[in-house]
Order: sequence, then C-alpha cells, then structure tokens
Amino acid sequence: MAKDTTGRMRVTVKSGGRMKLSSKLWLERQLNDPYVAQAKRDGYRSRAAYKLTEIDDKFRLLKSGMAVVDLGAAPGGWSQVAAKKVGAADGRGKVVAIDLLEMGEVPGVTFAQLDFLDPSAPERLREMLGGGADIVMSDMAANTTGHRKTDQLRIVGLVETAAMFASEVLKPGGTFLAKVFQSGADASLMTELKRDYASVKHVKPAASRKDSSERYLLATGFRGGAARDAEAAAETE
Ligand SMILES: C[S@@+](CC[C@H](N)C(=O)[O-])C[C@H]1O[C@@H](n2cnc3c(N)ncnc32)[C@H](O)[C@@H]1O
Repeated sequence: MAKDTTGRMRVTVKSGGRMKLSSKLWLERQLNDPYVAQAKRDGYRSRAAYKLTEIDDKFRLLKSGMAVVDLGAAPGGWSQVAAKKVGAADGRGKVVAIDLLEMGEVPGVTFAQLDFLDPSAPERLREMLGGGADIVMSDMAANTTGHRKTDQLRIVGLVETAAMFASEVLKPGGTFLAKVFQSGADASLMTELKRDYASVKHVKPAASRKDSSERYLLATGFRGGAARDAEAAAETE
C-alpha cells in the first residue's frame, strides 16, 4: 500500500474509474453510507444490490423464469437480486455469472472465475447458459491507469464487447443493462444500440454515488439478430 505526501496510508481503488482515496476517507465513506448499512441488514454482498433493485423496480426487467447473464458479478449483490427475482434457486429461472475475482456461492447462480475479455469467455458463457438470455447485465468496471483518455477507451471497449456479446445471446425482446461512465465516448455505442433495441436510455439510480460519473445504459426490446440484419441490408440497398 502506498503512502501519500503526509505519510498517511492510501488505498488505490482502481476499479470503477474511482479516484485514489485515503484509507481514512474511504472508511468514513463506508461508515456513513446508508446503503452499506442496509446491505448488511438485508444480507446483500454489496451496496450495488440496491442499484439493480432500483432500476428493476422502475423498469420491471427481471421476471420469474428468466435467464440472466451477470458480467462482473463479484462480490455478488446483483446475482443475489437477480437469482431471487427470476427464481434461480428453485430452477424456475437461471443466472450465470462471471468475474475476474472469486465469488462465494450464491444459491441458484452458476459462476465462473473468468476474464470477460478472454477470447474463450463468450463460448464458455454460452455453454453455461445453454440457450438464449433474457437479460445481459454488466456492472464491470475496467481497471484504470490514471491516464484519462486511455481509461475512457478501456471502459468503453469493455461495454462495447459486452454489447456485442448481448447481441449474440439475447432472445428477441431482451434487455442489455451496462455500467458506463459519463464521457461522451459512448456516443457511437448509443447509436449502434438504438438500431438493435426499441429503447435506449441512461439511468442513474439513487444508490449510485452522486459524485461519481457512473451511470447505466439500459437498452430494452432487443430486435433480434435477424431483424437487425434485415434493416442493415435494406439501408445498403
Ligand atoms: C463494481 S464490481 C461489481 C459489483 C457487483 N455487481 C455486485 O453487485 O456485487 C465490478 C466487478 O467487475 C469485475 N471485472 C472488471 N473487469 C472484468 C473483466 N474483464 N472480466 C470479468 N470481470 C471483470 C471486477 O473484478 C469487479 O468485481
């Protein structure tokens, strides 16, 4: 762990594009965060569970019997919420999840420790899924380098790869939900998604920290590969 100029210990929170925080500040934040306390009371692995809960309460995305892909799932808050909503523990629905990090078992969730950017990841996920998905959700946050432009490109690259994967596995009518960071760099992705989905918007749940540029891209009503290809062919005629 590095020390800052005052000699205080610092923690480097690299994921999520967050800035370096001194350990004292980080601890204060955790202690004063009502979502952290609530997550402990409700048995959620992370405060992130409330972001998905809020988005789902508003847009009614997760329903019993659905098949869900959770990318960047650890420590497991989103998986817990999704498993409960789709009925994964009793076999009504299905949740498959991956992360670079290990994740403790969540009842009903099939997990693999895997880098989503590894060329083998899409195939592995398809095997785990064993069919189409109703929702592909990604709370992945690329590791940051500190170089703004590089970080933005990495973040957008990760979301674009997730969107490409979603377009391969989603059933018609399906949903893609992904964490993005406000930068303007995702404008071309938005244009692409608007072709493939009936509705595309940004959402910022209250549980997402106000001082963070984090927000979520919500694309609903996937038109399906066939419809999209037909539209593209018509445009080139
Ligand atoms: C904000 S956390 C996810 C929190 C989770 N949604 C929850 O509710 O507990 C972001 C996660 O993305 C994972 N991640 C980042 N890049 C990844 C990649 N290339 N492949 C898989 N997971 C990745 C990180 O390891 C981290 O656990």
